[in-house]
Amino acid sequence: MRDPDGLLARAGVRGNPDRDQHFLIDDRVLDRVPEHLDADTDRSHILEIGAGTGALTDRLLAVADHVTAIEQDGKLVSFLRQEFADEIDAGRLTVIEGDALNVEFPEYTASVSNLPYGASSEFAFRLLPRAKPTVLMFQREFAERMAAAAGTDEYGRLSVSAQHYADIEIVETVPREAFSPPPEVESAIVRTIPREPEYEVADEEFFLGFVTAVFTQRRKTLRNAIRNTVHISGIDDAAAVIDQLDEDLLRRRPGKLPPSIFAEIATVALEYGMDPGTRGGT
Ligand SMILES: C[S@@+](CC[C@H](N)C(=O)[O-])C[C@H]1O[C@@H](n2cnc3c(N)ncnc32)[C@H](O)[C@@H]1O
Repeated sequence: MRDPDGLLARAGVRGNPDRDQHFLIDDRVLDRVPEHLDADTDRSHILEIGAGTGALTDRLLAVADHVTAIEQDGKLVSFLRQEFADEIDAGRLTVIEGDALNVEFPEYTASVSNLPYGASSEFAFRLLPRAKPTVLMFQREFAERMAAAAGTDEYGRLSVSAQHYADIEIVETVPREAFSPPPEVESAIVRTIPREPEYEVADEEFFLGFVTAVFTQRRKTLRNAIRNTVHISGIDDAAAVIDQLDEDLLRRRPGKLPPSIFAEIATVALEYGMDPGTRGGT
């Protein structure tokens, strides 16, 4: 495997935190990242977002048939194309220069990435709806919110929306010193395994918008959270929705409710809370 310090030296770069550049330099962490993929994962085409100097790309090439690496920084892209010329010539690596929030993704089978933390949420929600397994590095606090269970302090909109698409598990926490330059906070590696949620929603966009709305009032009762957030949820008649719900449920706080309950309430809200003209959409 390529030595991460050697890659940094050959690339002649120093990570720029303003561009989300924190390069992984701990060999043991780098070697473990691909191993966090679930055993059943199809490794025929791995997508890497933010390839940097290619330390992780190198480990991915060892386990995948093909890797597509997207990198925004032109200098790093030139370096990757030179450093990995043999793998590119052999048709095993494609390097794409561009903003991974906008470039079209290839038909990949799994994504393994040490993501640019500045756009963690945008990247998570570009990847999760595609229903492919992922192993992704985030800031630890963000990872904990993604994986949190109902009733914990970390549980919120991010937990419900992410767990709508996949089982989410923190598989490793990573200290600041594993990176150059070290980020300000600890990191964590998250594994996501796509699956259908255990509940049904009639309108996914409305469900996710409803969850966003009520979690702006996570410490209020559900009754007040529904009432106070109609400008976000798009519910036309909050009173009609509240009328349909159990008194016990209305007294609970959003932070204590599992995703399946939000799905049930969103279904009630669509049926009873929308003017006929807007019913079925937000
Ligand atoms: C945290 S570093 C990880 C680098 C490398 N994968 C590693 O583990 O050492 C994130 C990388 O993403 C790149 N990057 C930042 N924003 C990006 C974007 N919007 N699209 C693609 N790459 C981006 C940065 O230039 C940087 O190389």
